[in-house]
Amino acid sequence: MLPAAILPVGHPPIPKRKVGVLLTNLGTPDGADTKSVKRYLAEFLSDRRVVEIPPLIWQPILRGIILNTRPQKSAEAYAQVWSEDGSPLAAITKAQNKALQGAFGPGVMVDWAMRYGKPSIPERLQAMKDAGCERILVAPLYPQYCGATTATANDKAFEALAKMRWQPALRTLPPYHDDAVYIEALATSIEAGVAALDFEPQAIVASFHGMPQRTLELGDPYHCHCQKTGRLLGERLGKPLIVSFQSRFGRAKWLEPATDITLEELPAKGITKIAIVAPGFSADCLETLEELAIRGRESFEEKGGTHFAYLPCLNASDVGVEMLRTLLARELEGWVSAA
Ligand SMILES: C=CC1=C(C)c2cc3[nH]c(cc4nc(cc5[nH]c(cc1n2)c(C)c5CCC(=O)O)C(CCC(=O)O)=C4C)c(C)c3C=C
Ligand SMILES: [Fe+2]
Ligand SMILES: [Fe+2]
Repeated sequence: MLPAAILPVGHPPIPKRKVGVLLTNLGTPDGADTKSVKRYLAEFLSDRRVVEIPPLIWQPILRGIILNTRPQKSAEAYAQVWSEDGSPLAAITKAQNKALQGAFGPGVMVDWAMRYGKPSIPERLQAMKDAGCERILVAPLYPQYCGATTATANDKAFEALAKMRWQPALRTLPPYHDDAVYIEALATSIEAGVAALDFEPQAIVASFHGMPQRTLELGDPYHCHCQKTGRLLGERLGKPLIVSFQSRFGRAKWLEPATDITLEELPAKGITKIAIVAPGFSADCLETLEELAIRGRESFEEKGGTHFAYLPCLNASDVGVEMLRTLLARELEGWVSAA
């Protein structure tokens, strides 16, 4: 803060100039109860980047059917993975933020926010600006670009800036699906995970969050980004991975092959020992801990699978944080000298 004595009377306080990094992820309910999940799903599923059906048609379906059925089922699923620190997604994003404090020097403030729920992107951007951040790197933590994740997070940030008299300059973290630093971090983490198992997997399944098939046809690069990550990771590990897509939502056709069906079919093909990873998630969450590690295991074992291991996401591991530090430092070039 500049000393008040050198500012003319009535002049607003001027904080010391800083650079900001805002880590963002999807968002998660405040609690594993039906009411909190309903509030979260109402916001999430009203985003027109997520459900591209015209609101006049979609909102009655959402309010009349989905929000009266899904929250209870989803709350039961959340309850199975809820931790002492709350939702795993929030707890891990918070831990990533903590691990990156001071990583880019004293003049760089690192913070975190969620696209849906709290802490919100507008609230944290305003706090950063108030603290003196005149340049902010918004970092949606999605390795693969997707309109329903990366773009909507960036939209929210720009929407917040639209309301500011004095806007900070903004940069956004590009997708890093084929970045050597990301592939190496994944490979290192997978190799360590596999080495710690008491069995040798016959195959590694790489499960990415699904998307409607239509988004691929309309030009969203998400599918290609996932496939490229899978290919590069397989090349680095020295054996091809089985790429699949999980978490189908609604009646439209989604990207294939579906993870649940893939897991059910593997034992009949003689593959009874597998490790499964989720390279598209920068933090473990409901979709990995419940859908893959619990339900995925059940599907696989019911069909004759004998050995199943879910390997965690990069999360706030040393290798994961070092990867984020490297990617973010690169994007801060020209803004921060000693990053
Ligand atoms: C990592 C990328 C993600 C993409 C792409 C994505 C697309 C997408 N998701 C839904 C619907 C739901 N997703 C839900 C949870 C969820 N999704 C992601 C990530 C991606 N989603 C994460 C990280 C999470 C976990 C949040 C957590 O709290 O742990 C849910 C909520 C849970 C449930 O009720 O099943 C829904 C619903 C759509 C429709 C979509 C693309 C069109
Ligand atoms: Fe999702
Ligand atoms: Fe593709």
